[in-house]
Amino acid sequence: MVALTLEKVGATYGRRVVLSDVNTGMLRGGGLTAVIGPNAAGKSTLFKRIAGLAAGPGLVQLSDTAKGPEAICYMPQDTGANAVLTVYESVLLSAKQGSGWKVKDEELAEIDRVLAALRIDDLAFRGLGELSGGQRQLVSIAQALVRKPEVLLMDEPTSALDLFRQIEVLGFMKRLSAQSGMAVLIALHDLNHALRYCEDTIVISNGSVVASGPTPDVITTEMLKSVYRVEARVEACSLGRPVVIVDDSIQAA
Ligand SMILES: Nc1ncnc2c1ncn2[C@@H]1O[C@H](COP(=O)(O)OP(=O)(O)OP(=O)(O)O)[C@@H](O)[C@H]1O
Repeated sequence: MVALTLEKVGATYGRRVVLSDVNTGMLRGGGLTAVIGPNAAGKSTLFKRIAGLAAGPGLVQLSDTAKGPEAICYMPQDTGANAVLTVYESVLLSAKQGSGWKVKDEELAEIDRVLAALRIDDLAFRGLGELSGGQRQLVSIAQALVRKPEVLLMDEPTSALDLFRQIEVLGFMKRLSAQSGMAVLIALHDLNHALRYCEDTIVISNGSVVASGPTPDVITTEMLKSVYRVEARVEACSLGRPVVIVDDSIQAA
């Protein structure tokens, strides 16, 4: 099973340092890891740095991979729609990225499977430009999955989805990572999604990792106060699951 380790990883845009000294233990495939933190903390930048799309110091180490650097797939937060392509064409194009143009039957079957699993098979022959924001987000997930990554970096993949779709997609990703051994890192703003679906959580604040480990150990009242500047409680709901209840924001003195 693939494993990802970050050693003293930083990222810069020109001369501006936006991420520094990120170290992780070995992030093993087979589960979901949440990457959380306030706006502009550096979550997307961390993903871009891991995917080789941002410059910076440190080591991004992949082990036990069958594909090498090709194993990593970054699903960006904003996905511009190319109005010329249909959903099916855009997913096919993504599947063929980096390989030849000959299309095998099993590749088409895989596209059908992924579209059906995400319940967007009915959109297959619609133009990307005529989709809603949520539909476009589901297509982006399909484009990432057909590439069969070993490490998938999903940047706020449920931000445009309705409640049903959010839990459906996150539940699907959890099952898929367990079955396939894929390592999935997900940038999330909904901390209850992190608590419910992600075994581990990494907290980024001001370009540094300020906490990491098993999600219930990381998402605490103290962390919510120091990182998010909110008064909040983490309590068991009637089903026994931990949930974040936010009471108020903490105003700067
Ligand atoms: N291309 C860029 N050039 C210069 N600065 C950038 C660039 N992209 C991002 N930044 C800056 O880097 C910092 C981190 O941004 P990043 O997008 O990684 O944050 P984030 O944690 O993903 O935020 P959000 O939750 O708002 O999506 C911010 O201060 C942002 O303004």
